[in-house]
Amino acid sequence: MSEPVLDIDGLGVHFGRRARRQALSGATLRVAPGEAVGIIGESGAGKSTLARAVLGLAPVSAGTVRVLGRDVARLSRRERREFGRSGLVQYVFQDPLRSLDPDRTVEAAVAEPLQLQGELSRAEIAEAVRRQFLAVELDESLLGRFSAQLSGGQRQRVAIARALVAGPRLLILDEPVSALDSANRVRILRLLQRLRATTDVTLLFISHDLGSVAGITDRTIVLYRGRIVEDGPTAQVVTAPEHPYTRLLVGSAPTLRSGPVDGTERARLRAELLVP
Ligand SMILES: Nc1ncnc2c1ncn2[C@@H]1O[C@H](COP(=O)(O)OP(=O)(O)OP(=O)(O)O)[C@@H](O)[C@H]1O
Repeated sequence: MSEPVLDIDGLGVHFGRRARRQALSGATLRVAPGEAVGIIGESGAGKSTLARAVLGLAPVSAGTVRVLGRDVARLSRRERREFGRSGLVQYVFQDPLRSLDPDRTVEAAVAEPLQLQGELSRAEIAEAVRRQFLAVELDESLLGRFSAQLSGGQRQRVAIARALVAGPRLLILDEPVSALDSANRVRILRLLQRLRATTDVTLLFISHDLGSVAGITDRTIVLYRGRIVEDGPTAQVVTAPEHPYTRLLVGSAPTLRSGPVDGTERARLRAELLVP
């Protein structure tokens, strides 16, 4: 097998005074080049902490996180800066305003990763930005706008264009459609499907909604209270979930439900999970 893009081994992350609050425990995950992995879990399960650990931004208390062969929790400042500049790992947030500077045009925002890479001329960057705009179905006439002048769906497409323009190997999408209305949600999910069909970028798609990741990912992991409780092909997780939490999730997603989870079954699963 070629070198994994992501190789997480026994990862533990703790927060708080004397590191008492355990956000992740014993997480082990290998992601091969070109794989698209969904990370599912309820609020507080540890999804964003896992993503932050991949970016080298979480207080790792146990285990290792290797991204494209680099031990990201142990990079020097210089190595971290260089890794950031390379643009090899990109992140798309739920709220695109977090990645877009309100005082710069969206053209400047999308150009920035290419400027940081420092490999292309100004004219080449302008052309690459234009092409990336079209690839995410944004009209060129929007290039000179500021993010506040765009709709939520347009802004998220700008954030995706910015994340893709420098040719990342790993793209982390953290709840990318949760804040959008259903028409824009469908549009972004289609865009991600096309991205999968036309590039070999590796995807980590974080969501609390199994339905959103089901059409995009080959594999799904389920986090529950800081632990990976399920890891398998998405089709299998959706049709034959093993962990009680995953069974509850599948049972409450009308588009995924293979068989009805009635009130009695739901109560039984909740009791198994000790959910109040
Ligand atoms: N910076 C922090 N300081 C203290 N505790 C934190 C910090 N970041 C996360 N946590 C805690 O770690 C646990 C996991 O949080 P995390 O944000 O990873 O969950 P999540 O699955 O992404 O949830 P959500 O869907 O609500 O974003 C939670 O108990 C959270 O309160």
